[in-house]
Order: sequence, then structure tokens, then C-alpha cells
Amino acid sequence: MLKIGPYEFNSRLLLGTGKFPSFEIQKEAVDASEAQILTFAVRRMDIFEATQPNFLEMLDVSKYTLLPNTAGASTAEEAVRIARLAKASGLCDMIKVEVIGDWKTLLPDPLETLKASEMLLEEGFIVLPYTSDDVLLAKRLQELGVHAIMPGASPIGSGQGIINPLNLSFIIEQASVPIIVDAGIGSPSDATFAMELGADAVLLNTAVSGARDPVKMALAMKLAIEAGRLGLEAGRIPKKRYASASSPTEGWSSI
Ligand SMILES: CC(=O)[C@@H](O)[C@H](O)COP(=O)(O)O
Repeated sequence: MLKIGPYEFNSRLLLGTGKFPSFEIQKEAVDASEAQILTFAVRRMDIFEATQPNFLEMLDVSKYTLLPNTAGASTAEEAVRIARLAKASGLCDMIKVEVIGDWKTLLPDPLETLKASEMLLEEGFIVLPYTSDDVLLAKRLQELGVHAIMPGASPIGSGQGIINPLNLSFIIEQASVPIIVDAGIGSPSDATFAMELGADAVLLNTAVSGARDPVKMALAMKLAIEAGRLGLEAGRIPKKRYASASSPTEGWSSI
């Protein structure tokens, strides 16, 4: 079970809903992924206007937990305004805090992220901040009382995979809230690696929406995350410098 604040989920894959070739393919991919949490940018949708086309039309919304994000915000105040808008729409009381500090790399602004998280916690939101892989920032966010931390594997949409596994493992090691690796996942093996490192879940978007076959990739990601989690629970063998025979060598008959 993945527990975020008062909510519990069977799936450890969170799927972003941006950039799919069509709403039909998006729906099929969502089905294949078996994701229970879907993220979306509040500023990309007219959430109060039912006649506007958006991805929610295609989905049985009651089956999913919607996780709005504050994409487009570059200050804490903007993020808070977007979060309030999402809450007022009645979609969810969870919010993914995304405060971008640099529009070329789309890396999050650590100070504004911290500030926004504090303000949103005070307003009673379930707060999931998207952060860099900075270990101390993750610690400070945890001390604030956020409900999950979402460190990036690499820049959003870059597909570079996990560029700093050591930092991620430090964040995971010290965590008392779920760690959801978010952004930059390019392939199923990246997702498996995140889970093997001990992440509680993975959020990804571009790797699925931009794949040649998004539906097949959604399934691959689901299986990769399950495999990584199972591998972690099973416990990998330690790496050794030299070989050791797979079959016992004692009692070999002479030839
Ligand atoms: C922080 C952010 O916006 C990411 O959640 C993004 O939605 C997913 O990143 P990828 O598209 O790189 O998977």
C-alpha cells in the first residue's frame, strides 16, 4: 500500500496527463497503467467549465484520485492561488506543489517551494512538493510536515533517467513520508531503478505520452514499477568483486 496523508493506493505509478496524442489514447494508456493517481496542470484546464474539452471527459473520474499541480507558478504566492482554485473546484484536497525557478531547465525553485508548501499546509492541503534531488531541502520539507516528497530524477521531459542515484538514496534513507520519484524517467528500466533504490512510487508522463506506442509503454511502466518493488522487497544479492560459483563445488567427484 502506498499511503499519502489519509489516502491509500494499490498502485505505485502516478501518471501525468499532458501531451498525449489524443484523449482516446490517453484513456487507453491510463487503463493499461492501472494508475490510481492522475496528475494534471490546473492552468491547462478550465476546471470550472464542463463544456471545455479535457481529459476528464473520457475517464470515469470516480475511479481515480486527481492530483492537480501548480505548474506555471514561479512564486509561492502564485502556487497558492492555483492550489486554491483547484480546491474550490472540488477535485481534490491534494496538491502537487510545482514552483519553477528556471524556464530553460524547468528546475524547481527550492526557496519558493518551501514557502508555498508551508502556506498550503497551513491552509489544510495534503501537500506533495516537487523538488530537486537536494537532500537537505527534502529534510526541511519533511520537517515542515509535507505528506510526500517528489524529487526529480532529471529535468522534466528530458528522459535522462536518474542522474544522481546517490542523492536519491540519501533522501529515501532519511524519509518518514513517501518519496515519489518525479520527472525525467525515460524508460521502464529507469522506473525499476527508482523502485530498487527504495522509492515508494514513481510519477511519469513524457515517457508514456511521447512513446511510439503510449498504451504499450504504460503497461511496461506498470510492470517495471512492480518488478522494482518486488526486487526491493526480495532483497538483491550484494555485489562482489570476484566470481563465486553458482553451484556448490564441495564433494565434486574426480574425473
Ligand atoms: C514536475 C513535473 O511537471 C513532472 O511531474 C512531469 O509532469 C513529469 O515529468 P516527465 O514528463 O519527465 O515524466
